[in-house]
Order: sequence, then structure tokens, then C-alpha cells
Amino acid sequence: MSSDTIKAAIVGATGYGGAELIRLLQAHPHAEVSCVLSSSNSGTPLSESFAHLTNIMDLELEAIEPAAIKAKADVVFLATPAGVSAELTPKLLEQGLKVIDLSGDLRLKDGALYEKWYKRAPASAEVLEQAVYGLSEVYGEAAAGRSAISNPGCFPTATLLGLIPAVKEGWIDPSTIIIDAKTGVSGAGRGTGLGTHYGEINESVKAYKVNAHQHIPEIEQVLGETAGREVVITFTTHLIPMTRGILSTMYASVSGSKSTQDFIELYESFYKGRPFVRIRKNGTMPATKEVAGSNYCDIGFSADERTGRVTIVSAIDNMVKGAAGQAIQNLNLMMGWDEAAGLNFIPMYP
Ligand SMILES: NC(=O)C1=CN([C@@H]2O[C@H](COP(=O)(O)OP(=O)(O)OC[C@H]3O[C@@H](n4cnc5c(N)ncnc54)[C@H](OP(=O)(O)O)[C@@H]3O)[C@@H](O)[C@H]2O)C=CC1
Ligand SMILES: CC(=O)N[C@@H](CCC(=O)OP(=O)(O)O)C(=O)O
Repeated sequence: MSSDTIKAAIVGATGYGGAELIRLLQAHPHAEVSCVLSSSNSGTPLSESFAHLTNIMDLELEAIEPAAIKAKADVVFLATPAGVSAELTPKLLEQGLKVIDLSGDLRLKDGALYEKWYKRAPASAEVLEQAVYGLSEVYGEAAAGRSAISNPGCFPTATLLGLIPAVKEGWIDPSTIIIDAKTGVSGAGRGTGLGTHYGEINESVKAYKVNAHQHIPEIEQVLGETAGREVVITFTTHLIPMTRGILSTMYASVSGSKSTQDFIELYESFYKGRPFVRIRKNGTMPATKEVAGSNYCDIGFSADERTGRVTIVSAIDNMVKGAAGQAIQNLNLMMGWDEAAGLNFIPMYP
């Protein structure tokens, strides 16, 4: 480890997001996991919760005590359910710790909107103000030197990276946007439930949370900022019988006459120098398998002269670019390191 190494604590280490953070941080050149925390399993070794970590991460799970975390860590990743970070973040910041939150608690800047969609009390206005929305390729520069980052949701990451350049340039009419998104079941976390039970999801595809998904206001917030006016979207999520991956298919009316190649060139220029967004050539479309296990977001386009609409398709791994990978990308940006440090994984294929 180099002298600019920092120590990371993971709250929610017994969940999927926590496990993915551990997998990725293990290979990070400037960060090491110094403590793992749990609200229900403290005093047990992490490998008892995750056998795949046997002989790799033998740390014992600890109770969540901000002062004790400060004694062991510089930065805290919160991979916890909604409601936890709203309460915990101010206590961690008071200790002088940096916080990267993977939950939805700090993403919506309007507390009333959070209350409406998440059905819980929001974080304080002060904490919401402090947290930078960490869509790395768009707001990455704002993360430098900051103490709190709200990591974007998995669907918003795939969708916003696919829409922002066209909305920003006025190439699509934001009022016509329709998003059809599919996810693997790991997006629902490790907790068991009827919704992700094998017998319920295997050999089946279903739409869920239609017009009621908590990522709707998050996507609208960012597209509204990008367009400079209110944006309202139609957004439908589908559960697919696969473990990892999100495919977001986006439709919108094109303003003026733009070809598929025009879109490809616009996006290549917008994401120039950003290592984790890959633009597909010649109207070819991405697949979740082509980004699995990696921090890439792959985007493809088809502009249809016949309908005057464009179809934009983006693919990510929900656990990596949609959660732990982007959280580490944000750590890198926060610390002024190479944004790709520790994240140069080739996707697992096939
Ligand atoms: N899975 C994904 O693809 C993505 C997840 N997210 C978000 O990241 C967060 C973590 O998700 P994920 O890892 O999948 O969820 P999991 O359900 O797999 O894990 C969440 C962990 O949080 C801990 N926890 C539960 N209650 C509390 C509490 N009151 N205080 C502290 N810790 C608690 C649990 O561990 P213990 O009982 O040991 O404390 C649990 O293991 C969620 O907010 C999720 O919405 C965001 C993007 C993508
Ligand atoms: C399959 C599945 O259930 N996925 C979850 C992903 C949500 C998530 O990650 O929640 P936050 O981003 O709000 O923290 C869902 O659609 O609600």
C-alpha cells in the first residue's frame, strides 16, 4: 500500500452491496477495508455471513458506533436500506468521517419528494445540501474534496447516462421520454421475499412498481436540471430471471433530423476521456452480459427516420456501475485519484 492509502468502513457488509464493495476494494491500490459493521450480526466473522469470503476477509463484524468507526476508518460506505443513512450520515460527518451512501436517502434534494416516494422521513436539509449526487461522468468534478456523496440508483445510472447528452443538446424532446428497464434480482438485495423467490421469478418476466418506482423522481430531478425545465417521464421496471444486470431501453422524439451516426458522435464527444462509458458503433446494441462484473456502461442508438424517434439502450451491472463500482469511482474522484483506480475489470464473458 502506498502512503496515500485510506481506510474504509462498510456498514451493511452482510448485504450484496457490501459484499461487492469488499470484492472491488480488495484490488484497490489506495484503499483497504479496515472494518465491517452490522446491525444484527456483530461479534461474528464476516465469512460466517459470506462463505465466499473465507480466508479472504476474516474481519469480525462490529456494532455501528460512529466514534469507534472513526478510530478505525477515514471513509464510510453505507450499503444499508432506505432510512438508515438519513440518520447515520450526520453522526458520521460530525466525527470527521467521509461518507459515500449507496441508498436513496440523500439523492432527492427535496425532502418532501423523498417522503412521498420512499414513505419515510427525509434526511435533514443540511445533510441533503452537503451530499453531492455522484453520477461520476456528469457530476464527478463536484465530488473532489467533498465529505458526502450520494451514489445514484442503479436504474438512474443506466438511464441518465443514456439520456443526458441528448437532453442537454436539445436533440430529444424531454416531454416524450419513455423508459422501459429490466433488472436482475440482485437489485432487490439479499433479503428473501416472495417477489424474488425462485419459483416466482424463474422462466417469467414481470413489470413492477409501475408509475410508482422510487427512481422516477431521481431521474426527473436530474433530467429537469439538465433541460432547465420540469421533466416528467414514463418509467417501467421489469424483473428478469438473471442475477446481475440492468438494461434500460429509452424512447424519445428527435428534434430536427438526426441520424444514428449523429447520436453516436454526440455521445462519443460528451463522454470523451471517461473510461467507463462505451459507445456502440453502427446501431449495434449492448447486452448485460457484455458489462457483467465490470464498471462499464455501454450505450447503443437507433434513430428511426420513419417515426422521428430514437431508441437508446444502455447496459450496466447493477452491483458494479449501479452500486459498489460507482461508489468506488466516487471515492477516487473525492480523493483526487485516477477515477479508474481499482476498477479496471474486464467484464466476465460469457
Ligand atoms: N443491490 C443493488 O443492485 C443496489 C442496491 N442499492 C442500494 O444499496 C443499499 C444496499 O443494498 P443491498 O446491499 O442490495 O441490500 P441488502 O439487503 O443485500 O443488504 C443491506 C444490509 O443492510 C444491513 N441493515 C439492515 N438494517 C439495518 C439497519 N437498521 N442499520 C444498519 N444496517 C442495516 C443488513 O445487514 P445487517 O443485518 O448485518 O446489519 C443488510 O445486510 C440499499 O439502499 C439499496 O437500495 C443501490 C443500487 C443498486
Ligand atoms: C430488483 C429490485 O427490486 N430492484 C430494486 C432496486 C432499487 C434500489 O437499488 O434501491 P435504491 O436505489 O432506491 O436504493 C427496485 O427496483 O426497487
